[in-house]
Amino acid sequence: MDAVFVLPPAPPPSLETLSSGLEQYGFVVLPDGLPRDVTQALVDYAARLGADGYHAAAVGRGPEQQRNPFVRRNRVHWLDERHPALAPWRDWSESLRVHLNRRSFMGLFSFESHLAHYRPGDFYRTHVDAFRGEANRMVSLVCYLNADWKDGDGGELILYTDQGTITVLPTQGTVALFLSEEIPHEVKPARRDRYSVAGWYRLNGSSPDRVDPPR
Ligand SMILES: O=C(O)CCC(=O)C(=O)O
Ligand SMILES: [Fe+2]
Repeated sequence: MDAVFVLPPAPPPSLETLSSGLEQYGFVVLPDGLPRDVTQALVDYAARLGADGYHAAAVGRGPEQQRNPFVRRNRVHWLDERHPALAPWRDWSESLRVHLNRRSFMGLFSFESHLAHYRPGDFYRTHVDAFRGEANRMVSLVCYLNADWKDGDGGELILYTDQGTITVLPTQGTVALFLSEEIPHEVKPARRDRYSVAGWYRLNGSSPDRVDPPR
């Protein structure tokens, strides 16, 4: 019998757009980038969680981690990907990880994410998500859950890129993907409740005497 070569199924176009944008520019913003069922699963999860399910977000990592209300005033809820209601989010973020590794040889190893709630007045000043040389967070992924976000509602994500300043409205279904070490960004003060999910793909930083924790 002749050999049969089976091509893998074509990836969804949105994953292709995300990986090629990231590779070309170091960032990409895609309205309706998040599949509907994934958005719905996250919206439902956030609705069940309620306002008390969040805690004040910290700035930095490890021992120097601190709360600084002048830098950041949002509240977060870390997502446990084993939660059955989060299966669509886990599967989609995993398919993006696999796709980025396949297309761009990024060697992304793990993923961590949190739901964030910005109340009216909350913001996050300009920062980068990772520091060069620490080889931890490589790629940042932010997805938005807010129906009918209007121009005057504030809460824009601003990306400071080589291509210029990019303003992103936190509209339901929009996805922003960018290199964690390269792209400074900020969240302008929100004027209404604003919900997002932020996640980070990481390299494996484990060594024989230190197992890299997932967070
Ligand atoms: O919610 C956003 O638009 C971005 C949040 C962010 O920059 C972060 O959590 O590091
Ligand atoms: Fe950030």
